[in-house]
Amino acid sequence: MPVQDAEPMTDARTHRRLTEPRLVIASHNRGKVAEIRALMAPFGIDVVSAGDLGLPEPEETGLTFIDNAVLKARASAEASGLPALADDSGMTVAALDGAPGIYSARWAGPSKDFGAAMELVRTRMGDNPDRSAAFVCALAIAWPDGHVETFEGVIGGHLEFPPRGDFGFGYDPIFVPEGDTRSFGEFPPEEKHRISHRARAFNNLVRACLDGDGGA
Ligand SMILES: O=P(O)(O)OP(=O)(O)OP(=O)(O)OC[C@H]1O[C@@H](n2cnc3c(O)ncnc32)[C@H](O)[C@@H]1O
Ligand SMILES: [Mg+2]
Repeated sequence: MPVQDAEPMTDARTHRRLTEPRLVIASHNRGKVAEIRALMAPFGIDVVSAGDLGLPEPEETGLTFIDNAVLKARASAEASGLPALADDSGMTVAALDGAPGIYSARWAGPSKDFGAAMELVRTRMGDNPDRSAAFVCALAIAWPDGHVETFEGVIGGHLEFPPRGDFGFGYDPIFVPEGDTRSFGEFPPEEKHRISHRARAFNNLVRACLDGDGGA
């Protein structure tokens, strides 16, 4: 048997399992909370949102999606005494060198005007022929004792204007995922849940922390 290093192993099998019956969704975005509730539904865990519990919304000072997800999950776990799942996500546009990226929510301003944010993306892209974009989702689960697990998911696609569809939220009406001709705004929720960046990140979380195969 090989001698063990002093450092703990960091492969997929070392993830902490989520065994608690109750979980806080550390988000104040109703669209996200609805999607995460639907993704969690099969696991029989009672989920409550940070908004419902009146938990504060921390300032997102991180410089990566993962940093911000960890910061939000930690804030809710500390404030509630329950494990907390945070999502930090956004849209990256190749022609804008990855913007709006971690600033996706902030481009919509304090009134959360995504019509204006999508228009800003359109004008900044101008007639650049590269229309490619991606949605990125970082998920973090933080426990009250400070332990954190993180996962990521990405879906590529391209942007089309004007915005189309009434489903989804945020930038969904301009994002056309790879392999489809509809915008995410035209995807019924259950279809978006099968392929989205959030679904992909969630599948990684499930494999590692929920359904028993240890992330293998
Ligand atoms: O931080 P919380 O409270 O979770 O809510 P938020 O809306 O501020 O969330 P983020 O800081 O993660 O910002 C992500 C923004 O990126 C956009 N976004 C993320 N996922 C999206 C999706 O699935 N469809 C459309 N837009 C999305 C959306 O506009 C979000 O407001
Ligand atoms: Mg935010």
